[in-house]
Amino acid sequence: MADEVILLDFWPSPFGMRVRVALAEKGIEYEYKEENLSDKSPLLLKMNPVKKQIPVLIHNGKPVCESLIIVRYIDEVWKHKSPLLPSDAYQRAHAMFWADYVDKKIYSLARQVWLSSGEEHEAGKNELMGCFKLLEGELGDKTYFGDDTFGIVDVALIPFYSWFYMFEQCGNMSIEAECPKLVAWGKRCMEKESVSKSLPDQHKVYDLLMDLKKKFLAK
Ligand SMILES: N[C@@H](CCC(=O)N[C@@H](CSO)C(=O)NCC(=O)O)C(=O)O
Repeated sequence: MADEVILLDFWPSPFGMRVRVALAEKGIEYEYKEENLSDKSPLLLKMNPVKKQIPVLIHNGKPVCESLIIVRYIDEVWKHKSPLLPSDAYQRAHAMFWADYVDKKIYSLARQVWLSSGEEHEAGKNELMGCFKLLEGELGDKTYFGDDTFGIVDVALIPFYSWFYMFEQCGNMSIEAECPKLVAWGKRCMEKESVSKSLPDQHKVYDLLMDLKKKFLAK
């Protein structure tokens, strides 16, 4: 029986994008179900009762939650192509360190740049740029964070490339001026079909995030 794969997602979510990229890297066909996070579907509430968040991958009726856990699950189940984690234990640990760093730092700072103002905004913007500079140092002159292989660190971070225009507009900053190698990496990743078909246009993301900001601040 062919695998039934369903992805519960929300198009501007960097976490959902991670899973879209991983599924595309592996060439896995799946059913995409867009969630309205203001009116979550019974399926989402049933499949992720603890966090009630997207993304959720439903594989033959069984839910997998948390984007990086889903990416690792995809890599372990569909081993036939495009490994996302190194086979060497130490290299795998190194990759997971940086994927975890991205996971713990970037989104919370992204929200700070996106939604806050004044000193909190300035602090978020400066700390975010500091993280990008640290990541640029880790990348160095490699093609990808996984060296010649597009791997889990690349998958973890590339979704935020679609938020770069928002960062630059809200933060009044140039990521390219401060982190040219990171921006070049983003452009390189966007040349991969698995990435370009999974990430929305930066301006579309910006327009939606500005819309949502008005709603958040109006509450
Ligand atoms: N650690 C998780 C974060 C998912 C998440 O924040 N999902 C958001 C949408 S994207 O910002 C979400 O589902 N929010 C709805 C809610 O929190 O109620 C992961 O990596 O999958």
